[in-house]
Amino acid sequence: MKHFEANFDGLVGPTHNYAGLSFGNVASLNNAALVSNPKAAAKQGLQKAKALADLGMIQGMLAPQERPDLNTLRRIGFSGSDAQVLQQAAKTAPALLNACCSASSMWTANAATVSPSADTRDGKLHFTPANLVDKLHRSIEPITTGRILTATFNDPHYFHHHNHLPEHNSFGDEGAANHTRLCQEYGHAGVELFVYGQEATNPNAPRPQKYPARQTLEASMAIARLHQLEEDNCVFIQQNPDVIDQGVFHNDVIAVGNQNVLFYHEQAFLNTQAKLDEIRRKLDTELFFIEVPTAKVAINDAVKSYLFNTQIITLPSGEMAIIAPTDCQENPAVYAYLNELLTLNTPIKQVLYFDVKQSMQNGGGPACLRLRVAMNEQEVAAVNQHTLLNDALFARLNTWVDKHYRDRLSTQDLADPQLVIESRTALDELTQIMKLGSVYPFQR
Ligand SMILES: N=C(N)NCCC[C@H](NC(=O)CCC(=O)O)C(=O)O
Repeated sequence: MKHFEANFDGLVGPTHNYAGLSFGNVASLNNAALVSNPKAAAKQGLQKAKALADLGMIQGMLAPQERPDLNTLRRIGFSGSDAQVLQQAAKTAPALLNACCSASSMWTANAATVSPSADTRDGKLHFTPANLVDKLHRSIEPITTGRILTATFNDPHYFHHHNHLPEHNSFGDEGAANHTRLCQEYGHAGVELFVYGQEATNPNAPRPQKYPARQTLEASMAIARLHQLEEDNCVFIQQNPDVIDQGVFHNDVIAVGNQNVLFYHEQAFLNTQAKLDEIRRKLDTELFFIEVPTAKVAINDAVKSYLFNTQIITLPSGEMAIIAPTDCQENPAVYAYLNELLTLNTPIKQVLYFDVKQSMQNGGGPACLRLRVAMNEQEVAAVNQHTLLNDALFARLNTWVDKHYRDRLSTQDLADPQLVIESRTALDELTQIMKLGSVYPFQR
């Protein structure tokens, strides 16, 4: 049977804005209060996704969330009509209103952790939505994320959906952004790498001093248990706390893997050599560990350019390509490194650049925008086919964006009751286009 690695990209929602909500994410803080362009953001994301589909990759789309999140605003005591709720929140608690309006579900690398059926004891594909407890604006995502994932991967014969982990810092979980899978072929059992920022229940363990470690070892281990993974198929690695303090808020800002390639920065992990040895012991195949030295790319350049927030994909030809943001071309050290990489004897043979600046300005590169799902042919056939990107869906979604999205949005606009109406009208139509059923609170 054939096996593939599909990418499911988050469709950027109509409220995409810059509110500076993510402490520890340098781009989010630096671009706070910039005026956004939701229409351009959604189209940049669609262009990247379509380019991958055109390369012969299986490419899906995941629907965005309902924002403004009026349910949460009501739950915390704002009342009256929708317009009154927004107006009161804007006046007395603008930071809470901003948190309830973020389009952050676009970064589907944080939607869930996914384990393919080749790795799991019951032979099903497992999904656990990330609880995202470290950030208020993201902690309100997992319930709807679970519904969207279930509507997308909607056959219980093949797909096993779990609840998100308990909503407590001990179980801080950011999903696939801190999870990479190495394997020989996608359909063979692989080794799942769980990268965590801190051990919540061990006060003596290393942890960052300045910025939060969003992922805990406890969460990663819980996911491995839920997903029925064997110990021999898992490696738990601690992220270097010093790089978290320099703005590396997820592992996918400092490392990325695909099949037998692990591409990472020299300073990405703690106990790097011991962990690489453990991977070698657990995965009996030729492995390419591509370590980028600080002398060639400083942490600051990696964070600014998102060199490691690239997607490494295996093209139908068997060669690998890197999908990079144009920001990597604009950074001389990083661009030089990527050109050099192509001359090294690794499976990576080309680099393709995409402009995803609307997302980058909130700290989300190409890899943040996608959730990887390794699947066999039967599993691909069992996916809700209306979520898979082809020429028709691409055209339809572009028309949909043109019809419903604004081309400028400031944080002041978030209290505009018209935005609620626009967003709900758009999402209602989208659930029909993608045949998702009633996944949104306003539809239930
Ligand atoms: N690396 C991965 N996988 N994902 C990137 C997530 C970016 C997101 N930014 C934000 O949520 C900013 C929103 C704002 O400030 O308006 C975050 O920090 O959680």
